[in-house]
Amino acid sequence: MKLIKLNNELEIPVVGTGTNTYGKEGNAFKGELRGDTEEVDWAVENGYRHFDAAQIYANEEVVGKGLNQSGVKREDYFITTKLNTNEGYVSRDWIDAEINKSLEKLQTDYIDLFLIHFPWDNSDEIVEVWHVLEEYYNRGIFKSIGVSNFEEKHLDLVLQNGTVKPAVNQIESHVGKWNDALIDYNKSNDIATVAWSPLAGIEDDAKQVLQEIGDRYGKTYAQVVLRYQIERDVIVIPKSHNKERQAQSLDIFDFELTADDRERIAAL
Ligand SMILES: NC(=O)C1=CN([C@@H]2O[C@H](COP(=O)(O)OP(=O)(O)OC[C@H]3O[C@@H](n4cnc5c(N)ncnc54)[C@H](OP(=O)(O)O)[C@@H]3O)[C@@H](O)[C@H]2O)C=CC1
Repeated sequence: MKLIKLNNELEIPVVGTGTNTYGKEGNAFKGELRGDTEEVDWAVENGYRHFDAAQIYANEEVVGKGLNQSGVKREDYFITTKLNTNEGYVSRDWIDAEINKSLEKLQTDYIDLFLIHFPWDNSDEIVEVWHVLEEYYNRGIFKSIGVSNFEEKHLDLVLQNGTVKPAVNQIESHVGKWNDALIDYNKSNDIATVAWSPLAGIEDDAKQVLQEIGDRYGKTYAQVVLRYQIERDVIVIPKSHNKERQAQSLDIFDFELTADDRERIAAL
């Protein structure tokens, strides 16, 4: 597995598994929890060691249970989770309580990467929350901290007012919306990009081009897209409710795209 060094030297596996619907009825984002850990178990068996969780997915306990019973040592897997800021900022007590709940549900005493899930419309509050994350980082409870869905103006806020630089900005990036300008902005600030929904937005004509490229390497259209992202140092977190497809998304380390392939993919 290829690892990328974040700006604080912590290493993150360049392919992780998304988890937003794992362990849920009907594979639905808002589905009830089923109580089993099937998709997390497959991910561990398939070799995933990077798990992208979030409070808002309401299934951190599924991820925590699966990992805890997997037999893989804690230091051998990487967990991301995210503070649910969908409603903005509530209070300092609220943040502490939410963090404690995440630690408990994920059955761990530290988080490898902790993110602010969404920016909101109050700069002072965003900075205040960032300072709380810095505090947990300095105490070693978070091994790295970052943000998600932040645009340039939000990044500038934390870059200008924080003492710790965000290690990651997790943003939407896929065939339907590459988000190249923001990826470049992250890079120019030494912030790694994690692409969410990396397999979204692939219409039939794009699929055809990608599969044509994949055929030359014995790979699927999805593997070509993921390979394109990691070749430009974008970390990907695909998820699948199918064990074979989940395995395929990790099987992208034995081929290399040509400059011509990359140009065709970038133009999709
Ligand atoms: N920070 C944020 O705001 C957000 C973060 N995320 C994170 O990103 C993760 C991934 O995004 P998500 O929206 O779940 O979707 P993905 O882009 O990972 O996947 C989309 C669909 O592609 C299919 N798929 C997966 N692997 C393959 C494959 N190898 N070949 C063909 N098809 C495949 C899956 O269907 P099937 O199950 O049938 O295989 C899946 O439903 C989330 O789980 C979450 O952790 C997502 C959205 C927002």
